[in-house]
Amino acid sequence: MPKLLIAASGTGGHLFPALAVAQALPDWPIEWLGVPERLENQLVPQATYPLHRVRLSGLPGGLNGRTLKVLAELLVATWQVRRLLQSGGFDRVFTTGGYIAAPAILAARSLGIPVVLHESNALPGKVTRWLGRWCAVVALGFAAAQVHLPKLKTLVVGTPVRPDFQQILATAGNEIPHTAFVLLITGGSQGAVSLNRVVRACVPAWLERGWWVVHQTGDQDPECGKFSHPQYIERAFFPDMAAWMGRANLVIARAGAGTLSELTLLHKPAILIPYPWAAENHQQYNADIFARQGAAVVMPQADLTAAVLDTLLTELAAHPERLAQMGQAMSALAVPDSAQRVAGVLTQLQVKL
Ligand SMILES: CC(=O)N[C@H]1[C@@H](OP(=O)(O)OP(=O)(O)OC[C@H]2O[C@@H](n3ccc(=O)[nH]c3=O)[C@H](O)[C@@H]2O)O[C@H](CO)[C@@H](O)[C@@H]1O
Repeated sequence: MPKLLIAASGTGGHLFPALAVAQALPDWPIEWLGVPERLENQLVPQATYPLHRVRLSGLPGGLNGRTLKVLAELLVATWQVRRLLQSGGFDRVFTTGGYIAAPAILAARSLGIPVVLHESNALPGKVTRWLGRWCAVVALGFAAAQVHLPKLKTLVVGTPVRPDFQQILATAGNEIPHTAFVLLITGGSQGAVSLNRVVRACVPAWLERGWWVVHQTGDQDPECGKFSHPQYIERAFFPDMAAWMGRANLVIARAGAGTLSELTLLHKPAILIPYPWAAENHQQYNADIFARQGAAVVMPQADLTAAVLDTLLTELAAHPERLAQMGQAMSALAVPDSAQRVAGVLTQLQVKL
């Protein structure tokens, strides 16, 4: 079997698709490349995928002293990854983009090792735009990304999701009555404190109506744990997100590509509030696709007040047929075999570029 190095780091949106691809290649020897102190150190099962770490930070906006420091880090990291690829005898590299992709692509390129890069966002990130030309294949989550990458060899494959979203086996919220209306709020792997604040102002009214509220807050929210109610389930992070999303009637979310793909697989109607400070506002581009298909209502963070959110929710909850239509539109966007498609691309690669 070919030996694979996966370079994926930082957020659930980068790590879970990569883990899904790794799981779709059960017989391959696979090792992982990340950085110290980011989410991969908790999420990657290191007994299965040994984790190598390089020190690396994201490129700052302008040209300044920090840019030079980051470029120096990149040079060192590229040299370290090159040595790792050589000494480990790796045959392929897979990356989900972000800054860890840069040394992985540069090092692999210098050794003639083919790289598959997966870009999950509708507006491709900088590394994809700058270094995608040195990858054997740039696999895309959304066809809309192709216009931004006119000269690259691209293939639309959807975004891989964990197997538990394909077949929900775990149960969650057994205490919730079957007929109850369940609202899930998720801010992505890191949570969304500003979204949480607005949601919290609405929660008492929602509970009063008999709704159940499942709220993922992230671990940066000082208010987490201060309010309790039998119908309010609050956690910093839900490892069993598939089971909770599966139980939801409506989801309020940011517009990270990972969450969006999961919503399509579970055909859940959603209100999307794109994270306005995401790099180059890329979440807005993701969200627009879902709004155009009628799968989600998109609300800018700037317009988000408790009153506006409550009015929208009351309106949607009163029209189950509209929610059902949105759910159908969601499922029309699903690519259930995305991980298998990426695994297929990796399997069929020619080793020499
Ligand atoms: C702030 C930011 O820039 N976020 C980016 C980040 O993803 P970020 O991790 O913020 O968000 P995503 O929605 O893409 O992914 C979140 C992932 O974490 C999982 N999850 C989340 C909460 C929880 O309690 N349990 C759980 O399992 C979700 O099920 C999902 O698989 O990378 C994505 C892919 O490039 C981008 O589209 C996002 O815009």
